[in-house]
Amino acid sequence: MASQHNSLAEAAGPEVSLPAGKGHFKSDGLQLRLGILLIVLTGIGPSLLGNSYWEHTFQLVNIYIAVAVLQNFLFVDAGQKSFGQGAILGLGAYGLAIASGIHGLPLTVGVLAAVGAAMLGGLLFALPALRVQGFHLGFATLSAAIVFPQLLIQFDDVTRGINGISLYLPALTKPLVLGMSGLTLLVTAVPIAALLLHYGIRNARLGRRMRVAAESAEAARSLGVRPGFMRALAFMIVSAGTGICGALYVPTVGFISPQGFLVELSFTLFFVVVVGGRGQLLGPIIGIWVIYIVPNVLLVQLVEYRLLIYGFLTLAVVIVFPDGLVGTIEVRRRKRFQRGGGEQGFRLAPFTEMLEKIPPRQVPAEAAPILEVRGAVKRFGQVVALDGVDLKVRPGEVHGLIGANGSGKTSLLNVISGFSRMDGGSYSFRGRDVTRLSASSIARMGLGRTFQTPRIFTDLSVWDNIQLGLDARPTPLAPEMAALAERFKEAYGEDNPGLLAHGQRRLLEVIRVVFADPGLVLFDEPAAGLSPAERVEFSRLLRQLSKRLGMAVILVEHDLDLVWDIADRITVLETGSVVASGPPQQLARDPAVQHLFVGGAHA
Ligand SMILES: Nc1ncnc2c1ncn2[C@@H]1O[C@H](COP(=O)(O)OP(=O)(O)OP(=O)(O)O)[C@@H](O)[C@H]1O
Repeated sequence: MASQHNSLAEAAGPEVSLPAGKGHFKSDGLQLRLGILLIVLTGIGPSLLGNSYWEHTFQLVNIYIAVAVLQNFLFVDAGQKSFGQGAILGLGAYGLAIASGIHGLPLTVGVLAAVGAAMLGGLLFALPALRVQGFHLGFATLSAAIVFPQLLIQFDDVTRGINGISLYLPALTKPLVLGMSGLTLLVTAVPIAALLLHYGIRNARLGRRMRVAAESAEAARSLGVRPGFMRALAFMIVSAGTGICGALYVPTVGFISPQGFLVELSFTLFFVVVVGGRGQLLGPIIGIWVIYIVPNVLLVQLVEYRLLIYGFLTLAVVIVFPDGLVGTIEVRRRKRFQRGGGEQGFRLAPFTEMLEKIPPRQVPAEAAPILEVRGAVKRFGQVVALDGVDLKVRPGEVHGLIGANGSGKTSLLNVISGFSRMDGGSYSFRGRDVTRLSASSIARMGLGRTFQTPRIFTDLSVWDNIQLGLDARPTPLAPEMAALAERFKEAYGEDNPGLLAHGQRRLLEVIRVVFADPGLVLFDEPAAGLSPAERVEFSRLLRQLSKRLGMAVILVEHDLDLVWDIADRITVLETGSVVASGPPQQLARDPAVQHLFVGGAHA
């Protein structure tokens, strides 16, 4: 076995042709370093200079930076447009102030109360986010931010209303070293931790899967991701972090009241992210400098005009720099240094060259079907898209699904992958009835699919797009595949998928689903838009998937020559019913389907 693996690892060796060289697709690492530098500057700079006025002011600024960094993550990486983060900060602050300031509980309990209260608020935001998105979610969270200070006043027996709550912690504010207090160190460490959290999640499996859920719920579900769970998780992570910021806010200001958490704060935090550059790690920090530090701190005489300044700056940035300040620089940088596409674009050859050397995985001739569809019915109003369809697919079989436009092919793929529910009938996958299972659960059982329009994520590198498949795998890669994956990472880790031609995008999506190691793959018109050379490579891959990797494939394709060449069996649909099913040679003699092949080489 070991020697087989060695020879296979060599298969991914020098003769496999991959583009060389590094591009500069991502600048997260640089932005992270610059961000930390700026946070340290505002965090400990004033203490080192011994200026207590600046010290106090910038401590607050750093707390806002941490909240804005978390909001940026929520906004872009998780796709949740919350306008109510000021209220979550307030819940954290009040959690600590009520627990420790009013009831005299130990600080650890106070911090736990802060995090708990903020997470409770986050949960309330996540609930509408499970049902609504975009404008509606923004409206729900904005309403919460408007109502929050009113509630604080209303429940004054708990919150002390407009009288506010005081909590001074002298042990935290007394200088420890070089004029820096424990609070100074905390307000420096917390935004750095928030930034590292953003960077860490973004570059991990969780972040990639959140990003996909944010950009395409369908693609996410096809990779086994539950978009609702991802949204709720993002809200919980961000709320917990914002709760810690709220706890830190209390000793920083020493006194809190509803006045500190007006809707204006939530707006400012939102503006900060937009002006700095949505999704850029450094964005919220630059945003705070432009929107908050300059008008509020450095030009104090402008304070009474601050809402006007926020509004004006946001408008100006949205018009002149729609990607925000850091975002605009990033877009230019990317354009200048980007690579990929064209001749260097994504090709299947390295993959097929490697698979060629893998000994075929034997599938017993009598293996039970991996998929069995029984009497599938699907209606759209008066239209019957599927009218009692039966289908059996065995492991290692390429099953062609053909039929005229509107005959029900895509509808069948959609019900099999759990994207739409059958109105009648049932089906089992890997021997289990999955008729009522969600798309993401079915995907996790090993069913993969591609889409008519490839779902490629242009904010992720070409390699990261492939890695989404690896992220979805239940088992580790075989050594030879791992060796190839490493080479792909080297070759495409910094390539811009936005430069890929349509056919290359399609192939990229195909390789992504193959790396997820499904037992059954549904390909929806995979050859559309491929060049003749790409088509040849693709047919070779299809053969290898079934004969070498033992995957079952359902191939919906208008290119009948391709289906004829590759398929072990073909099912023909006509207005939602199966009119013929069998090996291609048998079908070509079937009078019911001969008209499909008329004029072709197979008649
Ligand atoms: N979401 C929908 N709402 C209403 N009708 C639909 C919907 N999806 C499909 N249909 C109808 O169901 C029938 C089958 O469509 P389907 O897309 O499954 O066919 P197809 O064989 O995949 O066609 P094509 O080759 O054009 O992709 C068609 O009459 C179509 O108009």
